[in-house]
Amino acid sequence: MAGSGVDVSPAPRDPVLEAEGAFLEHVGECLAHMRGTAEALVDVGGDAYASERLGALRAERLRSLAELPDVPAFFGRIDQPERALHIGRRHVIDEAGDPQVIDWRAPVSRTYYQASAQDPQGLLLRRRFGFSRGELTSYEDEDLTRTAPSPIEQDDDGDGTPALGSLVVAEIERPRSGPMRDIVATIQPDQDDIVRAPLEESVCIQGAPGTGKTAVGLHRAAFLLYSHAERLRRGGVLVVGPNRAFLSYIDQVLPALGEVDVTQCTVADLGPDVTVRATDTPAAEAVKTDPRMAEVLARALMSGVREPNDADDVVLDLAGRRYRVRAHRVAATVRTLAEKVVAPAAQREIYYAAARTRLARAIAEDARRQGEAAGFTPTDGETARAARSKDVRAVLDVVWPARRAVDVLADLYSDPTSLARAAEGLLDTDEQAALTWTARPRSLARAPWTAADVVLLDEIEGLLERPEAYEHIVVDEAQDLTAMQCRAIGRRLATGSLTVLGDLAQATHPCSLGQWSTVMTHLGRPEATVRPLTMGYRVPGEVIDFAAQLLPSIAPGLPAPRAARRAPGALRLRPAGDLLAAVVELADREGSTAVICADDAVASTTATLAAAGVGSTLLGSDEGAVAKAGDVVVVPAGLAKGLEHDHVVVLDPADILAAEPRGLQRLYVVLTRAVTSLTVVGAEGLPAPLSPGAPAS
Ligand SMILES: Nc1ncnc2c1ncn2[C@@H]1O[C@H](COP(=O)(O)OP(=O)(O)OP(=O)(O)O)[C@@H](O)[C@H]1O
Repeated sequence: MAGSGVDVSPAPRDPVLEAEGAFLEHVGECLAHMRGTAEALVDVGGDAYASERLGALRAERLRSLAELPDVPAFFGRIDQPERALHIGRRHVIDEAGDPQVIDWRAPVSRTYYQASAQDPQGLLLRRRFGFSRGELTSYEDEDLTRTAPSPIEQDDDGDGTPALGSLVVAEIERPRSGPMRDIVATIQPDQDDIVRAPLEESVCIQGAPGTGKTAVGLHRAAFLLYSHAERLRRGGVLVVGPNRAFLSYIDQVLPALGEVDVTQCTVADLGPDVTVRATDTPAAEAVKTDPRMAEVLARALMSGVREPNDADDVVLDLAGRRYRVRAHRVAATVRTLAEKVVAPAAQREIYYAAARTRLARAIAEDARRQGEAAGFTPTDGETARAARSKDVRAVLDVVWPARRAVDVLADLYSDPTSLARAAEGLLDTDEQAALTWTARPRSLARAPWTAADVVLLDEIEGLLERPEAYEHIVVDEAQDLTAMQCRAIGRRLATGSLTVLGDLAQATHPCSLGQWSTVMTHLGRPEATVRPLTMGYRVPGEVIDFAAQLLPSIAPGLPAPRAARRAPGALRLRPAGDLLAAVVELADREGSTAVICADDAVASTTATLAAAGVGSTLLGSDEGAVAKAGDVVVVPAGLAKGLEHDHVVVLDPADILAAEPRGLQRLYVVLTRAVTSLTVVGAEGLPAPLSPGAPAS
């Protein structure tokens, strides 16, 4: 397209392609050399630990690149007046140490993502490369010297959406198979702003479905790990997702970006390892997820602490002599320590378990001072032994007993008097009744713990001992977090920062908080700015416009999402019973197909497909989202969040709607999973905002 500013040139003999292909080969050789150097570095071994570790890290990264043969060494190029730079997933240098490919996260790479004809940022040209199975097959140039917007930047249909380059669209529409992939070659300017926000800034992203929140969160983690390598590798980065299926869907993205040192887990994984054997009633869940529980639990834990009576002096042996530590002095120490243990998390200097040890030391030190006043000199070792003596332990068991989280919570649930004391002024009698167990189980290993209990146990453990902390935490699908889950994440943050991603319109948890300011407050970062992402990349305009008719009912304040592309015919509505016809229609279309149905319709749906000879893979909560090639994936509506498929069949929306209190939100989630086409089977069961005037199949 010479003269228009855009060149899409798949021709095999194109001189530009040939030159770039030769450069790609050269870069491959440089990489091989770098790999050899990194290996040699490890082998030499005589270096300081730091350089050995560096070599090991580098080798690890190169290995991960080598294991991904379809990942090209660069994906773009920027031409400045005096030089051209290729941009890739990581730096590549030649034998002389000169840069050949610049890491996408380096400051100089930023213009690749941000420059436009209106604001070229010193660039003459941006080139994007197209690859097929690792082979360089095309390129697309944007001439940034022209003052008029290039076709790539023009709003070609006048609906406010800038047209994307054809390579960007091709990347977005590339059929999905297997896990989520990175978007490093095509990050858009609004996404890039968030990816590169300073480490110190905790950000909260409110984004419509498919705006790239998950992608942005993961790329931000990779960016921060690059920009603050030492600090973040020491402090750690954690990614929290809603469930295992989601984690397995995203778990290839960071390794593909060369980052293998990131912990990924669900909120449930943060808590202690107890078996969930029961489900809460809605009333119990409402209380257990409420932030007032934090105070109730702190009181429950501290109810075991008591100051000794005046008559209860402590008598102990130290270095062969007997000493008496006055009860009122022990009481004063108990009081001081108790105040410190229940201080707000950010100011907490000491935890319950360590405070018990500190109290023992204080008692022994008191005896030591008495000894010194009398002319004796007990050693440190003798004093420490006295602190661990039977006499002191016996006192501690009365005034500061050792406790386990499970005991504290089980005591609370099975003793209405203790519960009433801990909940006084916080929970009313109905709320207390909702928490109560009818009997204390003989073994706590078999206690009827619920998912909400695990978060409460974690809250207690957070008082008992300092939890492992991270320097940065990325929280995805955060709209569903309860207050107590937010606290569980927040206390693992220490001085670090957060990237919080979500969409209030997709909040399906009945106890979710409904407002980002509340979420951020319970996460411990109330000052975080909320940034919107509104350009939807996943879902075609026809489908997102259809689903967005639900927004006034489910999230009235939110703006309607905009679609980056339209696809006529992407939406089809079919009557009930048309599942097989819908699936057969999609059989020869490229890409993945999913049937999303109500959770309790999974078995019947799988059976219907099997009876018709259609192979299917069931997406379970503990499995990956990867289907066998050619299989239809059957997805319970409850697990659909965050995932996507090329073709989606939503089966019997009325059942999905009726299955839970926030059925409308769930419906919005399932209707926004499609990249290429959405078919609704049982469309007559769609709720009012969606049925009238909806296009029929
Ligand atoms: N800049 C981009 N270039 C190419 N693909 C993109 C871009 N941004 C997003 N995508 C693609 O769009 C899809 C949606 O992205 P992602 O899952 O991150 O969105 P989300 O906002 O988290 O969606 P949801 O709200 O449904 O969880 C993904 O396949 C992602 O790779």
